[in-house]
Formats: sequence, C-alpha cells, structure tokens
Amino acid sequence: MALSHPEPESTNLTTESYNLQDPNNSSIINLQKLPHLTDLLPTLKTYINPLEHNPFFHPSDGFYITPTDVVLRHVVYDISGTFSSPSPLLAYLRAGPRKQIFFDPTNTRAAIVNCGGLCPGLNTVIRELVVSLWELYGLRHIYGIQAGYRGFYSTDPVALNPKMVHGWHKRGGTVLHTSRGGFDLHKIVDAIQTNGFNQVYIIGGDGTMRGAVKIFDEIQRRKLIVGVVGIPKTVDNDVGVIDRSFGFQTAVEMAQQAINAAHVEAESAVNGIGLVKLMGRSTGHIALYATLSSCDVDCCLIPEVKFYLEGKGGLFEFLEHRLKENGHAVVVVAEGAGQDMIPRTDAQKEERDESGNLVFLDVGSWLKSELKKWWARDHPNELFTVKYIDPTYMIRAVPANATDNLYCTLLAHSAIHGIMAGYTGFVCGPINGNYAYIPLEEVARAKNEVNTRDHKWSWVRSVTNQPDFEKS
Ligand SMILES: Nc1ncnc2c1ncn2[C@@H]1O[C@H](COP(=O)(O)OP(=O)(O)O)[C@@H](O)[C@H]1O
Ligand SMILES: O=P(O)(O)OC[C@H]1O[C@](O)(COP(=O)(O)O)[C@@H](O)[C@@H]1O
Ligand SMILES: [Mg+2]
Repeated sequence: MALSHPEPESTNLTTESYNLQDPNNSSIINLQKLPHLTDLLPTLKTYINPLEHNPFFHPSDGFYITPTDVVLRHVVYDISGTFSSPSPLLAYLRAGPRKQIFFDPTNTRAAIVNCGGLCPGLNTVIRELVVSLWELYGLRHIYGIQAGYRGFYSTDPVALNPKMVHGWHKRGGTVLHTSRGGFDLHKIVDAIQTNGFNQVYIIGGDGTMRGAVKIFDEIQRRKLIVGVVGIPKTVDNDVGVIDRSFGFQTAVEMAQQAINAAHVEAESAVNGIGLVKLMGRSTGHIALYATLSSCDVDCCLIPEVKFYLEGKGGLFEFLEHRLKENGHAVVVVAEGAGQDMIPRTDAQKEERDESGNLVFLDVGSWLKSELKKWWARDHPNELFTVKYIDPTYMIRAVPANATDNLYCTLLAHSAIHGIMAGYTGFVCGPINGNYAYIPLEEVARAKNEVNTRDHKWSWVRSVTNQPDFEKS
C-alpha cells in the first residue's frame, strides 16, 4: 500500500492525516507530527548530509528516510471487524538519516546530559553520541554535562572527543555522573544559551522527560534555534510508547543470579523460602520477566496487583500449600509492591527523594518478618527458614549486555540523525522493532505499566500457579 498525498490538516494539531491507497480507500493514518526548527525560522539554511561523501557509506535508493516513511504504533489487528481496531491508524516518523540537514557541523555545539538512577548502557549511549557526532557529522564541539540537570549551571561542561570516550561502553554506571533533583528551568536554559549549545541530548527516565518538555518549551518561548532530543533510559522499563528501555534486559539477566541463589537456599532448607526483591518503583516489569525467564519462581508480586497475606486466597495460604507440596518456595517481589500494607509513620508517608519520587520502605524486609511471624504463630514446632536477597543495585550497576549495547548504539544514531534533520522536542525509540521519533510530550505523559489482562501476566500465573489475590 502506498501513501497518497496528505489530506487537509486534521483538527488535531499534532497529527497529519493520510489516506492509504487500499481498495476501499478507507483506512486513515494519523502521523504524529514533530516540532521542527523551521517552525521558528522558515528560512533556516540547509546542508547536504555529510554521509553523502563519507567513504564508508554509499547512500543508495532508500538509504535516506523521507517524511513519508512511518512506523505504525500498533501491528496487531482483528480484521474480522468484530472488535474495534484503533482507527485511524497512528504512525510516527521513522528514525534514520535524512538527505538534508539543518546544522553546519563547524558551528554546532552539542551538550549531552544524563539524569536519574543508573541504568546499564548509559555510558554506551554517551560514547556513541560522541563518536558518531564526531565521525559521521564532523562535529568538534561536544560537551558532557556533569551530574544531571544541575550540572548545566553548577559545573563547567566537559569537552568530549572519541579518544576520551574510548572503552566507555564496557563500563557500568555513568562516567558523566548523574543525580536526582536540581531542576532549575531558567538556569538550565540560560546555561544552554550562554554556552551556545544548539543541540541538547537528554538521557533519562520519566522524570527526566518531564523536565525535558519544560526545557523544550522554554527554548521555544525564547525562540532559540536549539534541537532537543530525549533518549529514554530506565531499568524499570516504565517509559511508555517504546518497546522497552535500554538496560532493562541486562537487569533481567542479572536478576537470575539472585533468583538462582534464593532457589538453592530454599531447596536446601526444611520449609525454606527464598525471597528476592527486584527493582520496579511503580511497575513490575523486571519481576515479571525475571520470573518468566527463571521458571523457579513460585510467586511474583508486582505493584500492579494488590496482594494480601492472611486468609483464603492470601499469600500465606498459598505458601503453606507450596511448602507442603515441594518443601520450599521462591518469592519475587518488586520494590513497589505491597507498599500500602507496610506500616509507616506520618513522616515516612511524606518522604520523597530530590526528584519528588516517593521513597519506599523495604518490602522485602517487611515480608520476611511477616512470614516469620506467621510461621511461628501457625507452626511453632516446625523448622522454617526465609533467606532474603536484595540485589537492587547489583542489577543496574553493571555494563550493558550485548543486546542492550547494540540497542544503545542504535538509539544514539537515531537521536543524532533526527536532530541533524532539524527535528526537535522528540524522543527516539523502537516501536514494534522499528526505530521512530515520538513527540517528547507524549513520552513524558505515557506510562508503561504491566497490563495484568495481557497474556504475559496470565503466563506468569500459569507458570507459578499463584493466586490472583481477588478476594472472594
Ligand atoms: N515534573 C518534572 N519537571 C521537571 N523536572 C523533573 C520533573 N520530574 C523529575 N524532574 C527532574 O528530572 C531528573 C530525573 O528525574 P528522576 O525521577 O530522578 O529520574 P528518571 O528520569 O530516571 O525518572 C531530576 O533532575 C528531576 O529533578
Ligand atoms: O537510585 P536511587 O535514588 O536509590 O533510586 C532507586 C530507584 O531507581 C530505579 O532504579 C530507577 O528509577 P529511575 O529510572 O526513575 O531513575 C528504581 O528502580 C528505584 O526505585
Ligand atoms: Mg523514573
């Protein structure tokens, strides 16, 4: 199916409608439009993409991405017409190099910042941004902003070049340092102006993206010709729209070591329970995927599913059966699960980190103590052991695995190509396996929670056979 000429502007200002030339000519695609630097300056000078003359690239037909190359948001449809499919079809611009660019590399100054919690792959993204800006587009003014948003106004930017970032992709953490809080909009945009940055690469999670929207809006308000791109990072995988965030797969892999150890400890005890707490502030993706890939987990507790301890259908009843049946059990709990059940003082109820995120109490320690109390009360004369493993920082303070490293590299390339092409206020990321450009605001609003009505959650329950915790 080829795309026909655009229809008149849709009433929704952020999308542009296209008719698909199918036999009925009835399907409509709504393309999510992106802000572009020419919105502010229609006469902005253009340049031929330097890849055109790069000896390693031989741009052939289809090499450059055009404004009508799109990625569809959804790929699964019921074509019987029995159930309503999303209509019109939502599409995003496909990521990749454009023939025309809007930056003169000699006058371009790029800033790279990362914010929020650590995540495997941060250094890979930074390294690849530096190397590719330098090698592919010929930039010579590339700067790292240290320790998150506050670094824009509290420390000097660090000049980066390919030699300096050599080997960073093999290192966990972030060489640029990161932090939470310190978001001072005016100071940040003042610093962008003072340093003459005209490209800003912002790597971070949901909080960072909300900040990036404000930075982008302020840049627009000041009519600055500055491209802003968000590169989604979070080990929790809670960023919406995109398939997954980088570092997530590495974290799931690392979690296996903790689950295996918990399993061995539990199996080797009489009535042994191995309890593992995994990251996941408000979403249980790591716990879910780690459970599915392990096959040794008896119960997976996530923030999206409320659970309870006592009575029919509760956790204790389930574990009692499991211990009788197998002599041991493994429980995986996401850090954000069960928070409403943990007793806390008024001060603890209000406690937030520097970014405004609620500070959680340790659900693992609490659960361990509740399990022990329960067993001592109901089975005072029987042996019982709970071994609690908290691998929290171990699963994210590691270098990215090969899959995540490749993913980070492609993200960096996508971000650079998009910004060079004049797009701004966008995020790059894979949608159904294809890299796309998504409006920053949409990503900042969207949240990727575990869909407990999806097959994946049913699969977890069928693997663990755990209760659904629906009180009858
Ligand atoms: N609503 C917001 N507006 C502006 N800045 C924000 C907002 N939420 C978070 N931030 C800033 O974004 C940065 C990272 O946020 P945080 O929640 O710690 O991590 P993450 O981006 O990984 O979710 C911090 O500097 C924080 O101050
Ligand atoms: O690094 P901190 O401040 O201890 O915070 C821990 C939190 O960071 C995370 O690892 C990642 O969260 P962000 O992606 O929002 O930074 C969460 O899983 C966890 O709750
Ligand atoms: Mg976050």
